[in-house]
Parts: sequence; structure tokens; C-alpha cells
Amino acid sequence: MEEIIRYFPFLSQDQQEKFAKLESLYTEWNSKINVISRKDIDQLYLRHVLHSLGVAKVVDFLPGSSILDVGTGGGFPGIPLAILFPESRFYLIDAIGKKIKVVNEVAEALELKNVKAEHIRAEKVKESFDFIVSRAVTNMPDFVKWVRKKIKKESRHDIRNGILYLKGGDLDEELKSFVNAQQFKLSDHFEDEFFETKKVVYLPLKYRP
Ligand SMILES: C[S@@+](CC[C@H](N)C(=O)[O-])C[C@H]1O[C@@H](n2cnc3c(N)ncnc32)[C@H](O)[C@@H]1O
Repeated sequence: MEEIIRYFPFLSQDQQEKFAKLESLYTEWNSKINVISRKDIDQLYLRHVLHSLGVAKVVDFLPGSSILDVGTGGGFPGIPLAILFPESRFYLIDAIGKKIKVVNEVAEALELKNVKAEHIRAEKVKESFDFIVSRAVTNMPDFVKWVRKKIKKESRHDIRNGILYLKGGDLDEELKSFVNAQQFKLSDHFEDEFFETKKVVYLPLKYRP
């Protein structure tokens, strides 16, 4: 939890309390349904919460903006981002129903009014959003095929609308057909060695595949 305060020092009391509650909530839920790898649960704040918040080092979501989190699993990056941006609306989806059950339980326990979670595959989502976020779901070309039609063509909230994908390693080959893709290194923002290879890939709406 110190990591969160250190890198996000302007959190309200309410936000700090919500972040602090994540540990007991996920420890309890993870013992019933495996949504975070067991070897990682004691690194929840660094490897899951702070990693998710890496998106906020690239884009600040404006009030009223809508964000789709594809393949959210137990709620990453959607839940930490929903705490950080209480005035944006988050729609968290996953193809596995029991993971969405955990997300709903966590969102309810935290009284997160800006989160809706649903058991649905990305390909079936009909609405469009200002931003799409995701972590560790599939390769970028497939991901873009699933979601490209779900980004609003004209965002009332933000001209930067597009995809923000948390990924690691050398992505040049995977991204070579996306000429407008930008890679932001999280090691520029967070000190731990965990972030050495971690990046946020930003694909603006007006990319040319
Ligand atoms: C490795 S997990 C990552 C979970 C979470 N994003 C995280 O980083 O902790 C990948 C998740 O993507 C989900 N998923 C895979 N394909 C999907 C699809 N087409 N639509 C929705 N969810 C999908 C899986 O069910 C799984 O929960």
C-alpha cells in the first residue's frame, strides 16, 4: 500500500481507504476463486494495483469518460483505475463468469458506483467507449480486431481516445503493423525491478493498421 501513496500522493482519504481494503478483499476471494496467481498475492499492491495504475501515467481519464476493460480477470486494471478516477465510468468484462463474480463482490464491498462488470466476451460487446484498457489477454493484432469498432469515433470527453494495453517485453515485432502505436516504459515512473520490462502501449483511435 505504501507504493500507491508514494506514486499517487494526492489520493483522497476515501480513495486511500478503498485501496487499503483491496488486500483483505483479494486475499479472501483468491482463497475461493483463483484470480491472482498464488505466488503473487503478497505482491498485490506492486504487481497488480500499481501496475494497473501505470495506465494513469499515460492518460488521465476525464470526468464522464467511459472505459472498457477487456478480460479483466479479477478486476485488473479496471478496479484500481475506477478507484483512481471516480468520475469516469468503467465497464469490466471477462469470458469467465466466476471471475466477474469476484469483480462484482469487490466493487460492491468498495461501494464503487462507477463500475459495471459483466460476463461477456469482448467480441460480443455492442457499445462503444472513449478508451479500452487491458492487461495480459492476447496479442495486439487479435486484440485490435476484437475491439477496434468499440472505440468512439468522436469522443466528447477526450481527443486522445484509443487503446491502452499493459504489456511487457520487446513489442516491436508485435506492433510493427501499427504505425501510430506508442510505447511508454513504466520503469520511467516506478522504481521496482518488476517494472523494468513493463510498458503501456497506447494506440490512438486514428492508427493505421
Ligand atoms: C491472463 S488473464 C488476465 C486477467 C487480468 N486482465 C489481469 O491482468 O489480471 C486473461 C483474461 O482474459 C479473459 N479473456 C480471454 N479472451 C477473452 C475474450 N475474448 N473476451 C473477454 N475476456 C477474455 C480470460 O477469461 C482471462 O480472465
